[in-house]
Amino acid sequence: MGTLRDLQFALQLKIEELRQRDSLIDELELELDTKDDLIRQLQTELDRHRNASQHTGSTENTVPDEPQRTKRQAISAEPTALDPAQLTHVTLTNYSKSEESRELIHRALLENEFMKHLEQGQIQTIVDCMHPTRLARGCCVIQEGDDGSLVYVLEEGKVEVTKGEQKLCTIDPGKVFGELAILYNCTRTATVTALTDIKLWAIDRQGFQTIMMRTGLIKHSQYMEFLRSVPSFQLLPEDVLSKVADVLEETHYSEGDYIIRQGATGDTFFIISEGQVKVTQQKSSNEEPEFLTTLSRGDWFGEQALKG
Ligand SMILES: Nc1ncnc2c1ncn2[C@@H]1O[C@@H]2COP(=O)(O)O[C@H]2[C@H]1O
Repeated sequence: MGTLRDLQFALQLKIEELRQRDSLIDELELELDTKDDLIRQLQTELDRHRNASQHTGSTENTVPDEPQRTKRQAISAEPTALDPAQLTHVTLTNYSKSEESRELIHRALLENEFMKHLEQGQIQTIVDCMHPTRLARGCCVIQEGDDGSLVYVLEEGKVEVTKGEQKLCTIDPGKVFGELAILYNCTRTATVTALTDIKLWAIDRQGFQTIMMRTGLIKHSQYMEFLRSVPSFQLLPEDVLSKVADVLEETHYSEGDYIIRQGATGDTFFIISEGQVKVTQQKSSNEEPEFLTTLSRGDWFGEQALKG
């Protein structure tokens, strides 16, 4: 959820930037319109003088009308990407790949410090959507300071990472690079150059962010739906429910697992989504634990953790 919020924040910044650019373009459009009017007036004046001097009515030397400038199409600054309903309609393209390539990309994502915390489903979708690309030795794959648009996994060859004049490292197959600019919405932090002919897998920013947000937002609406179905939470206002949904994390336990041990410090509040939980209490160390109750879907426990 942290990632989702980061992305939402970054998106808001971009939207604000677009709005500012839009208003600058509007001002410039207005200025251009005024200049267009002036040119049209001068053109008419010129035509009038020509007609007066030639008396023949010939159009030979008539300057054709300037084509009308096409008005800029307004950029929608609506945060549509935050609407789960619309996000589900973004088409993500799958690229076929061998089992070895799938394995390599999968492992590369799991080994990457910034990507390894993604959910299993997100990682699978990224694997599906990565497309192949090849570059020759000496090519600049990424230029420091550029706006980044692709995240790569190296499958064959070797690349070198440099910052300014300084060589940072070389990267071998099975590694992710180019993730920072996309994850943190910043410019490229280093230059990456192909030391040999290379084969890469790549995913673009839009695809990557769609996968991140779609999963997060779908999860969020599923959690909201779940919370609304829990009688104890039904009276909570939407914004409070939404905050609870933000911090919910799904955890799975097998039959017989202990979730909370009596006497342990509690730091987690649980709501049962599926299955049943047995609550027992041991009155003294030489007594058997006493059965208190069985809890099921919608019941909650561990509320002491919320009180700190
Ligand atoms: N110190 C470093 N060591 C290894 N890789 C780096 C280092 N600094 C930057 N990179 C990689 O080089 C990439 C350049 O583009 P990004 O900033 O998008 O992502 C960067 C990382 O993947």
